[in-house]
Amino acid sequence: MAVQQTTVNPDLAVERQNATFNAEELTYFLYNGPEWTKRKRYLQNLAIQGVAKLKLKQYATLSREEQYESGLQKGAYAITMVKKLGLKSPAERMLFTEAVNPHEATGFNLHNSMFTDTINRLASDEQKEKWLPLVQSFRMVGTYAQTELGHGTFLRGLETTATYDPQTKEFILNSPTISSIKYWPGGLGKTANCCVVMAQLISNGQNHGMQSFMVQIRDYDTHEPLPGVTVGDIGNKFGYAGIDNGFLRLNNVRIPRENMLMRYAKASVLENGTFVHPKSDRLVYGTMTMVRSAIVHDAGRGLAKAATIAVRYSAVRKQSEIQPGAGEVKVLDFQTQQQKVLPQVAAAYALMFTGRNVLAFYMQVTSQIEKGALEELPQLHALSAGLKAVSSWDATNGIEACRLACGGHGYSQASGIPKIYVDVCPSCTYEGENTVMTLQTARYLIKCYNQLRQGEQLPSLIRFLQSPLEGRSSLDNQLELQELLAAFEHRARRMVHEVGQKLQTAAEEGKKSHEAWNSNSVELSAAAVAFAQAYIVKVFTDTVSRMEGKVKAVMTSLCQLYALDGIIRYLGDFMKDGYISSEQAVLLQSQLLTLLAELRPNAVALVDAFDFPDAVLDSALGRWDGNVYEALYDYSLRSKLNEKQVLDAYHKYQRPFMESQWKNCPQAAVTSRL
Ligand SMILES: CCCCCCCCCCCCCCCCCCCCCC(=O)SCCNC(=O)CCNC(=O)[C@H](O)C(C)(C)COP(=O)(O)OP(=O)(O)OC[C@H]1O[C@@H](n2cnc3c(N)ncnc32)[C@H](O)[C@@H]1OP(=O)(O)O
Ligand SMILES: Cc1cc2nc3c(=O)[nH]c(=O)nc-3n(C[C@H](O)[C@H](O)[C@H](O)COP(=O)(O)OP(=O)(O)OC[C@H]3O[C@@H](n4cnc5c(N)ncnc54)[C@H](O)[C@@H]3O)c2cc1C
Repeated sequence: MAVQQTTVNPDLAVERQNATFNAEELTYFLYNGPEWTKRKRYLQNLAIQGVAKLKLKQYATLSREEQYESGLQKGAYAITMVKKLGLKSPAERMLFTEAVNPHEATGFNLHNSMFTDTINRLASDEQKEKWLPLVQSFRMVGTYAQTELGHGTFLRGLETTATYDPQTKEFILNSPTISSIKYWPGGLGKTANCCVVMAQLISNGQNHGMQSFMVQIRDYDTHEPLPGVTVGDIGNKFGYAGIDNGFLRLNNVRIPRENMLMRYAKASVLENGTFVHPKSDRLVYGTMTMVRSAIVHDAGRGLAKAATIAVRYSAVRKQSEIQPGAGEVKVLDFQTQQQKVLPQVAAAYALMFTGRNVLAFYMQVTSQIEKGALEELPQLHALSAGLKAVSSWDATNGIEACRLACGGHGYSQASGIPKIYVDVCPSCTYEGENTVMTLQTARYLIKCYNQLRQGEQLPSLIRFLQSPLEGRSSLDNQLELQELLAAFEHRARRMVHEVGQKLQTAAEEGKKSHEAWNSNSVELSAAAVAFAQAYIVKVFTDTVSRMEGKVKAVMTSLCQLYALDGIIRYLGDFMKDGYISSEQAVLLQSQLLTLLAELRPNAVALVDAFDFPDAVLDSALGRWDGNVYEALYDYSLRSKLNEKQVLDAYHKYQRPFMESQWKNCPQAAVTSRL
């Protein structure tokens, strides 16, 4: 951990002394070695010092408008500095931006992510030449406008139209119904002056499906909406106060033909209106695949922050006795508390490792696509969709578990956890609603199952489906990582085969395939979750195999905990066909408790290794120095309600109300002191 200059709470200091491994070595592993870790710390410190100079007010005390302003201020600062420092790698940019603005999306988020990515991916070279300098210099500020009031999931149901007019060589964009109004895009309400609009392409009277169009919505100088454009903020949400998710209604807005994104040149509309199909209709979905891949790591990092807060707090919070009369203990000493927080630490590592793995796979497949090879696209789609769902669900539930583990103080904004929660939980919905995403993964798994029945070889990602279904687990108290992985793969294999067989039987009985699909969709979704979980266990075990020494020893235990926690949570799945016996189940349950006790002394070091600066955690409970009560009290003193002793509300509402109640009470004629 980077040295931080404060007097450390002795209860936390002793935890660090008692760890069996050096947290710094694990940090090096996480951040690609000592040099890169040094760079990470340099960048994050620079960002934190820079933000301190902006002298921003406490976020929770701001009005919605002020929160939006604060987001823009921080967003602009981060972008300026990223440019000034010449930060090119996504990891450097992410780390710098995280330290400027840890938990609040800003009006610029979609510009930097989906808007720019879509241009890079779908625009032709000429279009890039024209737009990218404007995008990079922020003359154009954009967003990704796809979802409508009526449809987010079912993209084929989008109603916005882009009708080609061969006379003027223009597209005419329209929102023909109330349900076709674009709704939700980040930064659309107030920040963006243009956007990529996904619309049904209509040419020569024919609908050619969803395509992307560059549409200017506000004047570049006055920032007023252009004629035919009705645009605004959608209003307050569960969180995300700093970002202006917006609505957009288009009424006969004309754009030049060259504003359809034409990278895959054959997808372009010829001047006479003829449409030539691209190599795959799904290339237009590419940006979503990119963000789904990125969400896995992001979810893991969110969970890592919450776990850091919960573990550190559990190591300084003392409450109740274990041995009667022996004094109060740290709540982390309770087995039940360990069971709440340690699996979250394990899951955070698992998701971060998997996030990197899937991002690397995404890069690999993208570079193949650039060369025209699309063979691996279905695998990437199935994997990124399934992992996006499982990671965002697990992180969301895990963050809430961490909040509950902090007792009452977890409910205060001062804990830092509510902000993390509202930042991470929408990823269960955005970029493809999770259940829908698992069903996309299931669609691929069932395709593979059918190929297997035809005797075909499966792609490497899914080859474990080919192994025999028979057999029993050899798991014993050694908890060999390969045996744990085998259990997850077996469970996924059985679930895919079982539901595949049900669909097959339904087909043989003459049932319609879409009906059979819907009536088996709970099982299909569960099979996809099992597949994604097996993949995460595989990545975790592979990653641990590359570690060394004491770090490897403790991370092996953590990986075992991750896997065992999953087996126990879904025990029925593993026992259904007798793969895990009742005796083994009893053994595994007791092994889980043994692991909790074994990992307990390393809990604080394991979260220290994430290396989050205090400013990123922004938590009174998760502070590196453990001085939580001072920080909580200080936070309360700074509450806006404490700026005056007697508030106007007392005179306006409370006092008149009290007087109305006591006017008939004879005893009320008391003196001003009791
Ligand atoms: C330490 C360093 C670490 C370094 C790390 C550094 C990292 C940097 C960190 C950065 C942090 C980033 C954080 C992000 C924050 C951004 C904020 C985002 C805000 C949110 C933005 C949004 O929220 S934006 C809107 C998203 N809105 C959807 O997400 C719609 C879902 N809805 C659909 O996506 C379709 O509607 C749905 C259902 C598929 C059906 O689509 P459909 O009807 O066309 O398809 P069908 O089901 O009929 O399927 C037909 C065939 O298409 C195939 N297929 C379908 N999709 C495919 C695809 N993507 N790719 C390939 N193939 C695909 C399928 O597999 C079938 O294949 P086949 O026929 O062969 O079986
Ligand atoms: C914070 C936030 C930011 C966003 N940012 C953007 C943005 O920048 N740009 C943009 O274009 N959009 C954005 N969105 C919209 C987002 O992408 C959609 O909300 C998301 O894709 C889900 O679609 P939906 O809202 O239509 O959900 P619905 O599909 O209406 O889901 C409702 C329920 O129906 C179920 N369901 C729907 N279809 C099926 C099916 N086929 N099978 C089984 N169950 C089904 C779902 O599982 C869910 O339980 C954002 C959303 C949020 C919350």
